Amino acid sequence: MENKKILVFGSDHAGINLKRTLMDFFHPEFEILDVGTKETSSCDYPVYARNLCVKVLEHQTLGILICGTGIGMSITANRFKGIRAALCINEYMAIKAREHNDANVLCLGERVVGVDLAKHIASAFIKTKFAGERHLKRIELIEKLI
Ligand SMILES: O=C(CO)[C@H](O)[C@H](O)[C@H](O)COP(=O)(O)O
Repeated sequence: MENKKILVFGSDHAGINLKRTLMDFFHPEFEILDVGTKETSSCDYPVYARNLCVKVLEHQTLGILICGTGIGMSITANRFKGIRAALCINEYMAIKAREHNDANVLCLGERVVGVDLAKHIASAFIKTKFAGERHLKRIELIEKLI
């Protein structure tokens, strides 16, 4: 039997509804790993950004982080060596985040994008491959900074 690709999801309270919708959308095509939060009560996004980054690095896979704007999640996730988190508000950004930046974490804002748009952004992010070539050297330069 073919192993399914793991997709890691994390959110705070402000992103939990969109996270649940996207997890349902991508299941059962992918194996879904939810690092929390699992409750709608107010919580702190850095905790879940950290949990997700650990899992993305461990499984060498892609992750999706959702908070109200996606900003707090992206600021936090980009503190982790090996994580390239991209806050995207349209499909074009998601495609370029993968092709040019080899982003491994997509950040979304539940209070910013609607459900249909979020599905399109996440799908584009997941299916697009890193283009390599001239972009590889630029990724290596980023990695030397931290
Ligand atoms: O970090 C953020 C803002 O850039 C996230 O959107 C958080 O989800 C947001 O700050 C949470 O706000 P709340 O008023 O505590 O619900």
